[in-house]
Amino acid sequence: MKTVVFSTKPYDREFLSRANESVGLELAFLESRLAPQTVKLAEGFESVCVFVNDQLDASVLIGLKKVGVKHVALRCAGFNNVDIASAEELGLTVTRVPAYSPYAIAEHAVALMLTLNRRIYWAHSRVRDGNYSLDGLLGFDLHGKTVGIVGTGKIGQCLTEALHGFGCKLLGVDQYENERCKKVGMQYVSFEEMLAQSDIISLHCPLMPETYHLIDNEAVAHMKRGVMIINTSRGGLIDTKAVIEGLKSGKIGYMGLDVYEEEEGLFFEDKTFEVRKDDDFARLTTFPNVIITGHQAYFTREALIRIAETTLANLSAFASGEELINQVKAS
Ligand SMILES: NC(=O)c1ccc[n+]([C@@H]2O[C@H](COP(=O)([O-])OP(=O)(O)OC[C@H]3O[C@@H](n4cnc5c(N)ncnc54)[C@H](O)[C@@H]3O)[C@@H](O)[C@H]2O)c1
Repeated sequence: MKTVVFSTKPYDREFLSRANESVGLELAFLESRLAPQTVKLAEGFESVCVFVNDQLDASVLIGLKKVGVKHVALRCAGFNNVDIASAEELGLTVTRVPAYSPYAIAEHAVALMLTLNRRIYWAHSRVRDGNYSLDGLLGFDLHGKTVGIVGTGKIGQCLTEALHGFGCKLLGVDQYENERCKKVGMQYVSFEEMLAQSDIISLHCPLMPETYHLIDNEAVAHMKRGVMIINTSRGGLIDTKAVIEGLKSGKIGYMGLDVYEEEEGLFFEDKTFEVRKDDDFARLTTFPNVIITGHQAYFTREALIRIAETTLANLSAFASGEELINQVKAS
């Protein structure tokens, strides 16, 4: 079975090729992102393998179906970029990698918290410039602070356990209570209560119609003054304009982002010599208390190995008609 792999970087090709040595699938690697303009590149392939910023709306799915594609293999956990209902209507099978390393993302969330709190980015460049003053670098003890975790699934649980080690008070927001989180003292509260009590808020729920712009003007209004917001989940969870206002007013004291609602076509690319066209993103980069990483939370060796192995297992299972344990269904 032939698979075309979209949006590949050298590291994707390296890890997928290495995992494929023992599987032997026919993989064609493309650098292009899947979008209406590139859908014809899938002609002659039964499966397409895609990543977080590939576009799989109804029109692209119809195009894939027309050129003979039967299977969409996501090499990521989130599937908010795929119109699952349309895929089902068209008879296209969608699989994903539900878990590869929740530690990678949880650890990156902690890295953002510590970097922001202790202003490591400023401290590092000051020392390199020969400036050893501490003015403006004052941080706070993480120990004893209240952290609100929205979504206590696999990643939220890892973060909860890590922050328990720091001595934080943990508040959880999720319709399902996680026993492992409760075991280390997590208290489940309403979203509003979490907003009102948290010194740090970290987002770990999926992006869905119900969670789109979860952090909007109203949510910011309910937060503690000086709150730290961390988003390593999906950009659409945050209304960028609302947090810009919150940062300008001082309501939001720190913000660490690994994802951005308009990151498609921006993240994973070198845009050094391009004029920044997104004014909201440009504004975010001007705040001294905001740090942004370009969707790298998942990017550890262990995660890339697991992603490659599970993706190839999904592709093989589809090719041989075996049961698909990682299939994404509409309901
Ligand atoms: N930045 C990255 O590199 C990266 C990598 C992997 C995953 N992610 C993101 O992290 C998200 C979480 O991943 P996971 O593996 O922990 O998923 P998971 O399915 O294990 O956990 C998600 C949790 O969110 C909860 N949830 C759903 N709607 C909610 C709501 N409205 N309010 C509160 N909780 C809600 C679910 O009940 C579940 O417990 C993914 O959806 C993905 O978007 C980001």
